[in-house]
Amino acid sequence: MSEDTTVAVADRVDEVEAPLRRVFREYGLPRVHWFVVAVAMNLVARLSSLLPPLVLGTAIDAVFNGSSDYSLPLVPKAWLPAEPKAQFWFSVALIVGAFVVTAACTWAQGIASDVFAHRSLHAVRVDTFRKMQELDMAFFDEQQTGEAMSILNQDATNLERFLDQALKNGFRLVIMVLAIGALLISMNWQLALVTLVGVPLMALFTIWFSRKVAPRYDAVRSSVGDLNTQLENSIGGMQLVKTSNTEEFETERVERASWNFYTTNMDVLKLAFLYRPGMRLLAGLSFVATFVVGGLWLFSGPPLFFSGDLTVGEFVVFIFLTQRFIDPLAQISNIIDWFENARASGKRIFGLMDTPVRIEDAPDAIELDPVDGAVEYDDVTFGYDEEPIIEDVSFDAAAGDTVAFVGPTGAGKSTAVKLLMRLYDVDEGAIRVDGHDVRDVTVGSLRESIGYVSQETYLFDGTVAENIRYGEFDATREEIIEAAKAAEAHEFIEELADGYDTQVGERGARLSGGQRQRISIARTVLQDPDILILDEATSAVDTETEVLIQRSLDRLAADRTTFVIAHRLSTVTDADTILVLEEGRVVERGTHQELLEEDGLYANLWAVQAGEIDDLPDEFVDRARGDV
Ligand SMILES: Nc1ncnc2c1ncn2[C@@H]1O[C@H](COP(=O)(O)OP(=O)(O)OP(=O)(O)O)[C@@H](O)[C@H]1O
Repeated sequence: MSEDTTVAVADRVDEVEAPLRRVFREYGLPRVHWFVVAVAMNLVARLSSLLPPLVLGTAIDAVFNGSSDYSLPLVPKAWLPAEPKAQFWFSVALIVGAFVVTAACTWAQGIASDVFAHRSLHAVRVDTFRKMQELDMAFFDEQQTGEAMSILNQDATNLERFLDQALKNGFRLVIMVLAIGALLISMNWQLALVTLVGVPLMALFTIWFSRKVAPRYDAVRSSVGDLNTQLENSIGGMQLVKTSNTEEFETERVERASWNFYTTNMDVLKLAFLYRPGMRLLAGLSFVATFVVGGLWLFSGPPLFFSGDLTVGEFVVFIFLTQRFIDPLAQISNIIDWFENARASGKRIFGLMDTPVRIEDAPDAIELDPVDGAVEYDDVTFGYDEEPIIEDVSFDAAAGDTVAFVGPTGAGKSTAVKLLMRLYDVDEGAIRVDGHDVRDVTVGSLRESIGYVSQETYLFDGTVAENIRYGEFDATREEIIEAAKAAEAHEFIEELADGYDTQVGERGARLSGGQRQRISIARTVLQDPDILILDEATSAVDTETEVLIQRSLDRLAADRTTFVIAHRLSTVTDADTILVLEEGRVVERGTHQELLEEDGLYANLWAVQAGEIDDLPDEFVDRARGDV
């Protein structure tokens, strides 16, 4: 494979810059109206929540103590009542009104910020999945399924929580700190300084914490991926686990991954345990300092270097507002927590999104339609990594021909046909269909013209009919039945409990290997491809089923270019050309008869299958040992 091989997400993560800004820019901006509503509602809710203590302070001084005028900031005096009793009721009305406005706006901002966060993340999740599907097979060879799932699940959820909570609490924090700070300063700037002295300390403490915690969050995210991978592996291989009696071994492996998750988490929590109470302590100290200085001021005039007056009402407002001020400040710790966690998750999501797609349509790619099915391999060389797996393979298959690949295990037979489908791109040489290099046609039209029946049949959880129709979603029930008949599958399907509507279970677990195989052949019949690839399609079935499958495959292959990969040579004796591969090279080619006459590797393989083991040359037996 060429130099820019796809790398796992983990390797890309460190190259992602400012992931949260990117989430906002790419996914938040299109729904920014919800964001604006949320911020505006938050602003009104928070400001109106400041009104009750302010009114209370004014009422204490003006209505009860009579020590000052009844006045409120920003409200013209002429609008306020002059008589104490009216002032009292006016205060009550203002306080009730403020509570109602706060409640209504908090409700509205909650909805707006939830919609903003969840819609943005819905788009992130779908885009991540779409991108994941565009990535070439090399990505999935390297990536663990559990890791990919954890990106789509947990990492997206982390971002969601951050967008939602940060919006609700972050803005609340900013608004409260700015508004209360301004109010306190306007009431008594000297006492306000006492209250605010903790703020720079808290800011420094927060900077220290976020620098320390960021790498630890990266470790947590990656350990979540490892844990998921382990779980996916252990649960996916449940049958092997049970038959190998390795439940304890698997539990220990999960335990190790879970313990690693625990320890990385604890590394974060150890810091958080220090940081959160530390912030509360600093906030508490601000409160105590305000209370002590304000209290002394009321008892015996301005203490130390302070000067001027402080009324009881002002003192009450200070105490109330300081309390309000401190709470959101102490909340910074949570926001930082969400922020760091979301940043680590954002890096993983964009790490995946930034993975280059190497197998995609060329800018001037053409549609391959209609297809005759002439296929040409022209000096093809390919390797999954540095080492070539296919070397200088050349052959021509005329439209309608059947070409068989045979050879020892690991010779590169499956790899050769995967290149035709462009699951990987050749490193050197070219593969042409009807004279077009497969890299010059759209991937969609290429794959649409090729039907692939592989040795590993995969069925989706759903009904038999849904599985046959997969990829040809417009097919009618009649067409599905016709396809099943051609695949020799109709009779056993009819005998299933619900016929074509029988649920096959996850990966088709409720069906036998031969039944799964025939359903996947029916799927290919329905697809009606111009080129057919049968990759050991009759493996893992009994002889009787093999005959059925072989009959259906022969019918399917009759009038289209077909590539057959087979270990059982009896299935390819009629092929127009048999290519014998060994270590990635074509070592022999010809018809069955020609190859037997050549008396080389093919003839020896044939002899093995015919049971003539004693007549084999020693050289062949030695080579077979090497392969095994
Ligand atoms: N995705 C992959 N990544 C890296 N190496 C791979 C990958 N798939 C196959 N290989 C390697 O490429 C070589 C050829 O594999 P391939 O599956 O093409 O052989 P094959 O001839 O079809 O074998 P078999 O008959 O056993 O199915 C093997 O050595 C295998 O280990």
